[in-house]
Amino acid sequence: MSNQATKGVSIGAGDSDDDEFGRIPSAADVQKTNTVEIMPNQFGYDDSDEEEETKDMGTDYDPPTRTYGIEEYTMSDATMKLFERELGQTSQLRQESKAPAKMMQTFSGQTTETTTETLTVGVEVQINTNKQEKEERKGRKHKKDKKWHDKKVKREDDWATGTNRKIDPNYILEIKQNQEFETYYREANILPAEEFDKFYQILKEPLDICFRINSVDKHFEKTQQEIEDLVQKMKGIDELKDKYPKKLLWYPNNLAYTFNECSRGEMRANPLLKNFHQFLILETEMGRIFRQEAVSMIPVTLLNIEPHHSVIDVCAAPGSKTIQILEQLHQAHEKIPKGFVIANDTDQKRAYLLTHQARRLNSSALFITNNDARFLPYLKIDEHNNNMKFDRILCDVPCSGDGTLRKNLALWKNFNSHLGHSCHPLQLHILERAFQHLKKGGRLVYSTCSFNPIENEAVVAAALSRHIKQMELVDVSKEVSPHLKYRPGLVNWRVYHRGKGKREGPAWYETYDKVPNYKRKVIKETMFTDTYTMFNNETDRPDDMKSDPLNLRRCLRLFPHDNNQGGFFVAVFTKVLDEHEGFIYDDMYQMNAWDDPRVKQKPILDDIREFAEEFEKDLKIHEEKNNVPQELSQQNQILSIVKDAQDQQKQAMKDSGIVFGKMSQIYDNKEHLFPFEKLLETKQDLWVNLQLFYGINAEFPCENLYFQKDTTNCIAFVSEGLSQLMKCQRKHKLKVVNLGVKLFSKNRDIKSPGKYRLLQEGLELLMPYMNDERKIQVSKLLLAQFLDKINFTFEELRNMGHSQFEGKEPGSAVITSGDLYVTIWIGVNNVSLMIGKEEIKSFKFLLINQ
Ligand SMILES: C[S@@+](CC[C@H](N)C(=O)[O-])C[C@H]1O[C@@H](n2cnc3c(N)ncnc32)[C@H](O)[C@@H]1O
Repeated sequence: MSNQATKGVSIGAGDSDDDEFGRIPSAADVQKTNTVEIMPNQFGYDDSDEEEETKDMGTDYDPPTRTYGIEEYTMSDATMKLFERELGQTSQLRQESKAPAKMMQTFSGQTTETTTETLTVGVEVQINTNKQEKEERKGRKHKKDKKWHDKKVKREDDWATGTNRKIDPNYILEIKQNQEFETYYREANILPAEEFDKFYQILKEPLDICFRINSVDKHFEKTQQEIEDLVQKMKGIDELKDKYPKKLLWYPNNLAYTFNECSRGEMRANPLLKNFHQFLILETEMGRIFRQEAVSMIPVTLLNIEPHHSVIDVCAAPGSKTIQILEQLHQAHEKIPKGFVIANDTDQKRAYLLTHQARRLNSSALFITNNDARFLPYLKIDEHNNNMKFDRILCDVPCSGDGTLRKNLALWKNFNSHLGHSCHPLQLHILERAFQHLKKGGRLVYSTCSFNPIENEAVVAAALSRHIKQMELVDVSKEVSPHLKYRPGLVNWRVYHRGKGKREGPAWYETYDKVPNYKRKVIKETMFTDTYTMFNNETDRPDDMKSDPLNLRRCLRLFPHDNNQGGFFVAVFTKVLDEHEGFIYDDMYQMNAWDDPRVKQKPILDDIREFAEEFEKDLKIHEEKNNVPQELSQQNQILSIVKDAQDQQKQAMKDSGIVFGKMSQIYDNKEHLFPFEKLLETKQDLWVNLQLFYGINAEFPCENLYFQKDTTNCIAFVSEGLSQLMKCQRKHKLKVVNLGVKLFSKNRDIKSPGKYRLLQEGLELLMPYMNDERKIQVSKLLLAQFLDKINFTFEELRNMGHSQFEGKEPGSAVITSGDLYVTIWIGVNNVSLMIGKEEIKSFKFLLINQ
């Protein structure tokens, strides 16, 4: 039988028409089921449903994937193990068992690595494109060189990711040189001169693997025990020396580990190491552990999130920190927390990748959006148009990423001292916009994986100096564990220009007025310390504040040689005054966001206009409150700048002949609409039918169910806090990627009421409210058999002594054994599992370890 048939039958997700959430087997498929052969070397199952479901609301999902050629235990082995241990029926089953098989497994993941790699590539592309254009103009493009270069970088990347083991490590050490990096950071005085060599040296050493146990997973204590058992075994082996996972002592509740991995050769030679590596891969796939660089775990730990908080992660993809935030929201192990997190990213593909990652948590408190964080629209909290303010905000902004050099070989080649300069305006703009969204008394964490003061303290200082009465840096020294070494933020820095060709060498600038005009495209005023030194003039400041008027020393600098980790920068802010209570900006809003040609696109200018209108509204209230005389009023200044920019843009449009759609048209586009409606408001009948069909009792909080307006393809459940936000949804101009946990998905071929099938990810929420109508108790053995074979005819089941599936209305149902439950499809004369390959593997594992 072809794979095609297997695909149609097993879960039927492949050819989805316009159903974005996958489809269930049609009647024709179900007929085919009887003749399906399960291939001995597969799970008899095509995981296209995985892809199908990650498409979510609208666009195709295309996450980067990696292939690991690892040897896997086979279904038959696993089932066998279970039988051996639990049932003692080995001899008979051995005869029946299929030949053990090998499989290739593909998974996308390794969150932190993806973050920085992709990010760097992004920056690289930008820089290279410019450079390339110039070269083309000058007729100096060396195609051959480029080919050679690309090949070399690929080889190096392969080496770094372990794909190519042939490259000599000495050659890699040669590559790990960057004169500009060395010069820039030596002279930037980011740390005492005598420490520089140690700092530079450790950057050339590979980074330890770090991972975190998913504290939301109900089996997390078991996972922790498994790791501890493995560690004990590894400790007892002399050859391993210190190569075993060690607890990250500063991470709360002992849930994070660091592991000094060795070369693949060494790993092969030692089965325990190899086993552990495979254990890591498997556990990551199952969502029980998350791999994340240690320093990247710090920002969320300093957000102090509580389950009732409203949180926004403005630059969230690929989502390692969003997942940490969700863990904090679920810390009380409530399935439905009061609070929620909006995970936003401007890159649509990455936002979909985030959806994929976060599926491991199945949280009703997650809302994924795809907006530019610089112009994040205000969300309305009530019908009086009051703006929603967040308890917690994370700004893990795009950056040059030089703190990740230990795991990012390509950056050794691509680093240049102007990467940070190009990130600074974007970072500042994102941070300032985030300030506007923070609740009074709330907390905001700004972070980068860069050492560069231009991306760190300079951004913090510029943003703070414009919100001096409103925002403060928090002293978190007492909140950070003594096991984590960090350095205080810098108070002084200079701004570098690497020069221009042979004519002009590099130069450092201490004040903006010394920067020649032609360099001001790269060097901005906000990068200098003198943007804030005016506060030194305030006589009532204590002496120690005079040298550090903005408390920049309260920032945290993480250096790789301090903790044997990567580099990071973290600043924690709180809002002490609301916009209405104090100055919004001490100075006129200087940042010329619209300097950036990309910003000159019409849709973005429209967004800015909306932002400016909101800003002017706040300013008006402030000026009225403070009796600011009309001649000193700053109202309309921004709006008039935006209007000018819009006029210029119109002219540019006319000149170029490019026509942009109107914003209203853009929002009319399905993808940009805020697309959800409350189920009970318009589709009460549907809910009543679902309740009857699935035996869901009246206790279920059905007022938190939402569906996608245009298609009704999918019904999602959201937490209380998100539901509150949905009430005012018509006022929101958010581009939505995903919302809450999906409980039901529509199948058009099947007649109501079984038209909506249950989705595995929503089961945990729904199960406590379902009676036994569509919830079928099975033995461990039968569940294991289902996991092995996926599909049984009624006749086969009858011969095995199970007739409980017969006589039921065809449609979706659940089989449950102990605390495990799996979605199935009851056909006319057969029953099939409705879960993906990865989930099957995960259930098999859980079953064995139950
Ligand atoms: C450092 S990464 C974030 C990593 C993420 N916080 C995590 O822990 O997985 C920065 C992200 O910012 C996004 N980004 C860049 N410019 C943005 C903007 N203007 N608005 C929102 N997101 C932006 C990038 O697409 C990238 O995913």
